Amino acid sequence: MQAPSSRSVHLSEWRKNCFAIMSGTCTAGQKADAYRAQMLRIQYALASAELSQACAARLFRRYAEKYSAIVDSDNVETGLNNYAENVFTLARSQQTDSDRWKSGLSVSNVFKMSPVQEMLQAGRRFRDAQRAPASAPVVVHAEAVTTHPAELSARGGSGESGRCPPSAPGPDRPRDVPGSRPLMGPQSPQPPVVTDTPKTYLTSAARFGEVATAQFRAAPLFGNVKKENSRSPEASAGPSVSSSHPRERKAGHVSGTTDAFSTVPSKAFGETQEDGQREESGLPTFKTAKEQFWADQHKRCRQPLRASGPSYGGVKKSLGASRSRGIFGKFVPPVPQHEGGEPGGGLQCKPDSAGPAGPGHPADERLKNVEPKMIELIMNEIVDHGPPVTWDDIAGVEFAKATIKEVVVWPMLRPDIFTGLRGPPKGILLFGPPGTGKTLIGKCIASQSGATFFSISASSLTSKWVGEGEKMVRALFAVARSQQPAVIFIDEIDSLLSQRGDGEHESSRRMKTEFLVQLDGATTSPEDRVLVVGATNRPQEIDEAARRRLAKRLYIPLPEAAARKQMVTGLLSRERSCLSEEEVALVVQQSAGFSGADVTQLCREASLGPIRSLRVADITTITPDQVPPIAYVDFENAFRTVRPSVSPDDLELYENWNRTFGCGK
Ligand SMILES: Nc1ncnc2c1ncn2[C@@H]1O[C@H](COP(=O)(O)OP(=O)(O)OP(=O)(O)O)[C@@H](O)[C@H]1O
Ligand SMILES: [Mg+2]
Repeated sequence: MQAPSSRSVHLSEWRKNCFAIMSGTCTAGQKADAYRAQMLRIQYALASAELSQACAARLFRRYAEKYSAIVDSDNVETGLNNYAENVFTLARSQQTDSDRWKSGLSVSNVFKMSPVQEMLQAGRRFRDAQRAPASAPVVVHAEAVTTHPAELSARGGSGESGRCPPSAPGPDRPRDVPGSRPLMGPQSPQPPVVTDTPKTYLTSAARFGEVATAQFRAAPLFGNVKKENSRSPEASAGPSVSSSHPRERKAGHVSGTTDAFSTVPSKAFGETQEDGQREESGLPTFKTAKEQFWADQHKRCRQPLRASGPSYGGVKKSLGASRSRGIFGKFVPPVPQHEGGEPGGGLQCKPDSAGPAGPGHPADERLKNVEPKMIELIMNEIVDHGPPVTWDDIAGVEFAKATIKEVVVWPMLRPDIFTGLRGPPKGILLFGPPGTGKTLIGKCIASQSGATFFSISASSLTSKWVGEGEKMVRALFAVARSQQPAVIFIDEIDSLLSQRGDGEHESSRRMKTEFLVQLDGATTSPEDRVLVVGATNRPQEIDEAARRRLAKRLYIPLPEAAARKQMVTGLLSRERSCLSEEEVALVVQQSAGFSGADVTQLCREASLGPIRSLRVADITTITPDQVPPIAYVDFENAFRTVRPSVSPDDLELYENWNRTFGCGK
């Protein structure tokens, strides 16, 4: 029965204080005093487990809501010691009597109060328990514990502590202390009044903050401090941090109140300097997302989106086409084809995309309805270039190569000639059996056309951004138009533009439709130089509407004898081999029906023959020169394990489709 009675005493006190605060006859100062006292009581009750956390949080919230107009902060640090001034500033417009008020609370008498003493001890215990595993904060801790509150006001305003104003509230208190940081504004908490003691105090406040709900931030600085500090170089060099060990530094941040406070205004100040407009007016100016985007764009056009360095040779993300399929997996990113351009050209605003309105501007115009997030994704993840692949690297497929040069490369290089009827098609489809070089052709276009090359895999468009695919497609084309001349290469395009059926997902259907709209050029101008190149080994699955839009459908067949010979000799030229002309001809003859990939695999297998003929002991010791050359016998052995990957039946299907829809001879 003891507990309820003690509790009821507290409750009656709270009620009384609540009444005092609400009383219309109280001055603002009295109200604030009562409020502070009440806060302390609640904290004390919480620390001694007389109040539940939920109940305390509720009370805090209630008080904060009710008296926020006269009390600037509920934080023990800032509130207890300097509320008078901030309350005045805050309440000046609302409380006419507040100017005459002088608080009865001061640092010395507050610290002498027994609830505060108890709180300090509780906080110390809590902090010690928290810090037990870390050795770092020892220095900070010691300082905090040995500092007596009475010393603090005496120290305020000089030396290290001089950053903070003296702690005694009241009219005598100087508003600005030499060496202190600029204030953030009337509504912002001032820099800490006490430099050292709050280290202890903050800990108790932290506990306090933990129990408070998200709405009521009893110790907001505790959470913010860490964040701010981690960004502030000054913080890490602050006096409270006595070690460079990361762990120690972290601990120092948490408990180092001096740093913590000093960084808050410093950050705010930094932001002010960053933003020209804010700097001018001194007031925060509101920017819409669109305005922000334009500003960002403007900045980017003046300086490369990223430093060109990292994009050259850096690990670049891609939508999946590049990595999983290995198209550009080993790519050293672009050495751009534009003369005078900077490496990584695709990422910068190109001069030729600028148009009449000046560098970068039309590019922005085209992107105005596109979410910046999407643009960022596309710019960062899709734009890609490959290592140089020349037309000579592609064996055979002469007709396809000539056609591509005609409709892709030359129009990109000489747009003035390829206009009107000679204008290039908007879409090309490369189709044929697997491993015949369709992707290789894509890489070659990337290298040779001088266009910004967007390589995406349809499957990643459909899977990665479920529901966002439609927007992504729109953004992709918008960005491509802003970076033109541009080639959008979509490998495995069948998975993006397959026949639309009843069972398909709504989002995928919408994406397909959007793609068709974009491909149709409804939203493009005739001058736009954006070409879509699709590659597939399942052409029969492509939607008829898409088929029509991919006007040039080029069959990439299995390599003929001459092409296979070119591949074999090309691959063998990089190794030591001793095949005669006749033996090479035999290999070519026996590899009829092989795709380019199969031929490559055959040569790889054969090249292992000489190694296999060695004894294991020799392999560990011989030099590369001592490896025996590849001989015909190695090919004979390789033919036993490497078979053509395309069946005659499959081939028949491709031939038929080519006869029906292909644009070849
Ligand atoms: N015409 C070719 N000339 C030279 N090498 C070729 C040729 N065709 C294929 N290759 C070799 O085969 C490998 C695979 O080719 P690629 O990835 O371009 O085939 P693909 O037609 O895209 O196949 P899939 O339809 O399965 O995607 C290439 O990296 C290359 O080594
Ligand atoms: Mg491919």
